[in-house]
Amino acid sequence: MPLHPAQRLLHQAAFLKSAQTVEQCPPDEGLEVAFAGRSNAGKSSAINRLTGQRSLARTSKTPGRTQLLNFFTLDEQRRLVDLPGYGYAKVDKAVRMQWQEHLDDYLARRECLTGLVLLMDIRHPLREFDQLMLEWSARSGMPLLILLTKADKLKFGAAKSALMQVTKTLKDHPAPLRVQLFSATSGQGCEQAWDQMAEWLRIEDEAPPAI
Ligand SMILES: Nc1nc2c(ncn2[C@@H]2O[C@H](COP(=O)(O)OP(=O)(O)OP(=O)(O)O)[C@@H](O)[C@H]2O)c(=O)[nH]1
Ligand SMILES: [Mg+2]
Repeated sequence: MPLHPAQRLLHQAAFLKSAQTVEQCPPDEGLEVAFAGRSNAGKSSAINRLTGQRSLARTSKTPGRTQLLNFFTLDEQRRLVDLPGYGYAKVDKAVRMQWQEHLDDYLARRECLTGLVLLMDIRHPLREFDQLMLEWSARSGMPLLILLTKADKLKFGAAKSALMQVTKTLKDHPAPLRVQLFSATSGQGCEQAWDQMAEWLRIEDEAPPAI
């Protein structure tokens, strides 16, 4: 089967830099898609799966590992960003507040951000952090792709019902929004995620070869 055009681009992902503050981010140009979610939601695992690179974004069994904004280049004009996952109780409150400030700053100011992937553990969806991101998306009109991660941890019926529940709760969200099941382990939901990235990163589908 041919590679999805977004999959092909994402395969080229390479670590660019980590930034602690907006000032340290790469120039605000081109197109950027960010991955956000509570600590341990599976952001780094999703990035690794979607880019087909096992250890591009660091994954950890210890929540709170990603503490910086991590930028990955796809090509000269396109990037992915792994955002700090807050909600990690063991981190000092002052440090947590600081991350939050930097994240808020990034979200408020980043012009090249075209879409946000919000990851939630399917077993614990719509927590406080997620509500904040939803409110921000509602205010700013930022399109969202919600991935209900670790879907492999639930039986098919339970996963489906979680998907329906979240979809129903968010049916009146004022910005563009999609909700999908996702598993970094099985690859479930990758095709749909690539479809969304192709749109946000304006990846033109190549014309099929003439017969
Ligand atoms: N079964 C299963 N486990 C997963 C999946 N995605 C992530 N995990 C596990 O969940 C834990 C956290 O995953 P990460 O990808 O590091 O989560 P994160 O959101 O990047 O975490 P922080 O960087 O701490 O914010 C790791 O032990 C992963 O192996 C999945 O789809 N299925
Ligand atoms: Mg991470």
